[in-house]
Amino acid sequence: MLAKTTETMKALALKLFEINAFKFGDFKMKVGINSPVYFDLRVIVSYPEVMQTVSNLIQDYIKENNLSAKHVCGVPYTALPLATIVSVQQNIPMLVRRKEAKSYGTKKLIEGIYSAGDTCLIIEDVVTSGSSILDTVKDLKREGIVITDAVVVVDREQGGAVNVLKHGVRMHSLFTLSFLMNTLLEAGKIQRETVESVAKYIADVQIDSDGNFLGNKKEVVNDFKRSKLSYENRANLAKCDLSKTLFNLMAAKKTNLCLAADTTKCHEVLEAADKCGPYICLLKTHIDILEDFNEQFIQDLQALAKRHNFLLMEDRKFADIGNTVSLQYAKGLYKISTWADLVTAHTLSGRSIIQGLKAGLSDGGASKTRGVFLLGEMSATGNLIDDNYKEASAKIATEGADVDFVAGMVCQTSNCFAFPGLIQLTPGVKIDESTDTLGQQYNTPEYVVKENAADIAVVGRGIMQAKSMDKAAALYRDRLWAAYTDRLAK
Ligand SMILES: O=c1ccn([C@@H]2O[C@H](COP(=O)(O)O)[C@@H](O)[C@H]2O)c(=O)[nH]1
Repeated sequence: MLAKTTETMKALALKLFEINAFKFGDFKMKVGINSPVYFDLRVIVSYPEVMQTVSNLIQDYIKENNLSAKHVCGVPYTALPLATIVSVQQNIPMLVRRKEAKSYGTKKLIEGIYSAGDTCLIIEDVVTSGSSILDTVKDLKREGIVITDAVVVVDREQGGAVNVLKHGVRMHSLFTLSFLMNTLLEAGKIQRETVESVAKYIADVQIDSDGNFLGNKKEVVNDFKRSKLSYENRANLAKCDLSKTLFNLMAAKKTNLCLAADTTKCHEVLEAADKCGPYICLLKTHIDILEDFNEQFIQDLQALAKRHNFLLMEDRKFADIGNTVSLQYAKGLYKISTWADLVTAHTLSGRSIIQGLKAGLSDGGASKTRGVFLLGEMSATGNLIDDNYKEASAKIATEGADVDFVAGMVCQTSNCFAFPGLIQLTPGVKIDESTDTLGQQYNTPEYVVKENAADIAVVGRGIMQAKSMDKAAALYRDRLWAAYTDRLAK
């Protein structure tokens, strides 16, 4: 590879990571197995400069390796726009393979003008087993078209190249998964632990073109589940600066306890913050329940946060249209955006909730000192959140341009989201499993951390109503932290 090309490839690898075309977590693949890494190159259509770079690299590769054929054909759907650019810029006629034959007219599976015996070069985005390339090859071959080569953007190195070669097709890749991992490591975006964990997965999970494991393997153990990664490691994967800060604070201070300081007098909140401060990573307020709110209170609370090294979260649960949210966040009596490091928001009104919050910041969110936790689930019995809502909320938290503002999700279970760079904040925690009289359901510290993958547990009345708040906070901190270290060791 030429030095200039290597630089371009590295820059592109970092860009793919930045735009979430390349992510870490616990993902179910098309072939039915789980994976710690996932490529979603569908997003690149939203980044014309990335499309241009990727298609330039494909064209250079075709020219340098004399791969030109009479036609090009992209594997549907993600590679179609890439194949179109290559076709237009290289003046190579394109063929389009339909996934299903039309039910009317010609009923053709292959669109375009061709003759039996014509050659065709396949273009594909990501290859795991190679089965998608082979589906396209099969349909083209049925028309008498000759295929000898395929150019792919990413080879996940799980057996795809060998599988397609068995059908007479040489696979050429711009990127291998190993190259991408090493580039992220070199750039300080991920840790060596992550690279080694993915390398182990790739070595273990080699598959045939039907997605069956090669060798004796029966199931995939994904060490890369977010609950198996340390907070330090996850800080490196975070897209939001506030989650990095919070993960690092938790690791340094050895606490995953958030205090819900739900009381109605300012001096009571300040007393709780001072007593519990040494044991918490986060203090959560409901600022609108304070009967004697004043600006001095905010200054005093901020001073305590600084002294004891914890962050402040206003649990406002914003839920309105963007414009109203921006005003509720920045204006009124509480001017939340001026002091709360973090806030919570429902996803009821869609992505605009994040844009509304960003608009409430004087710099539009540029300085990255603020973030939001989106609600994916609630602890209240009979709440109306269903699986579709939960899934859609996780998408808002993990996809799109505003993910840099999302620090995590407020949720109860491990399946709410997979991305390890987000923090799971779980309320409804008490030493004794119980309920209150108004629908709150409690689980124990051990249960929420070990079984339900909570990263931070929110404790309110369990501490606020204890005889000694500091002793209670120390006890919750110890039990929650022990549960986290057990979870890592398990
Ligand atoms: O689903 C949710 C979301 C937020 N909360 C908040 O957490 C605390 C819990 O207080 P406890 O006294 O420990 O019950 C409270 O501020 C809620 O508003 C939640 O409980 N459930």
